Amino acid sequence: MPSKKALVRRPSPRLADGLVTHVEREKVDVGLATEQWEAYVEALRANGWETIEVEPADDCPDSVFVEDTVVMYRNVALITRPGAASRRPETAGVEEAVARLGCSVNWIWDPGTLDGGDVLKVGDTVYVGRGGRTNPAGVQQLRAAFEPLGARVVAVPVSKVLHLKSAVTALPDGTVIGHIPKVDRPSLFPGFLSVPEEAGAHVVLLGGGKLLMAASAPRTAELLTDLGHDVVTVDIGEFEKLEGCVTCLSVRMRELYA
Ligand SMILES: NC(=O)NCCC[C@H](N)C(=O)O
Repeated sequence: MPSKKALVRRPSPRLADGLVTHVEREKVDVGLATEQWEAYVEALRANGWETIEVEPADDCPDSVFVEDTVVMYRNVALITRPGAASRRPETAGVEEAVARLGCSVNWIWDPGTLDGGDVLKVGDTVYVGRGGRTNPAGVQQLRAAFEPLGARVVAVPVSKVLHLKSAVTALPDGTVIGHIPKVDRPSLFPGFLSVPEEAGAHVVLLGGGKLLMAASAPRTAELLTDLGHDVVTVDIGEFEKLEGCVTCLSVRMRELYA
């Protein structure tokens, strides 16, 4: 049976200083954010995930967005080199955590930059967003790391949002979902379903057909429920103020040998 382990990282006391790029800065309540994070972690646990806390990085405001620091393909953990220099110190603790879990570790190197939020896996296809955080060298290095393992790496442009997965994610059947005004080229995806809200584009596959979504996308939750999906919602409003979404608060690991 495949393992269901998820890396998570407790919010930094400096969370409110996190980066904002495509949205206006709003005041973040760190206490409320921590409560929302705890409820998010609990939702993973309640759905069969063993959560593993990466050592907190209190000096790194954006460290809670752990997904950006590592990309998993099979049991290989590709440690990223985040596009924002302020986020690069986040990777050391993540590298230690994945090594402890028995992953093979690989790295994105200078001059490459890549954020995990730019990588969407749909079966063996790995879409990578070339945008504000991931550069062409990062795309090439991702290809070199994963194609020998059987991945088909497809690069797609991202210009309207922070990351590829701010624009699109995928349903359990492989259909890619996105809010059209935020997607550069919907036609690049073989099966595409348009959703009515920007936050509705973000789903975490919990397994057993369940989807984790933000409470801020009720019309999309209704649409997906109507299509027979089992939707679980969490309020992540404080993280949304920093351009975070449900996907970026964890790294789901399904194919570990340990
Ligand atoms: N994968 C993600 O969606 N990450 C969100 C990162 C938000 C953070 N404030 C950043 O700008 O890097």
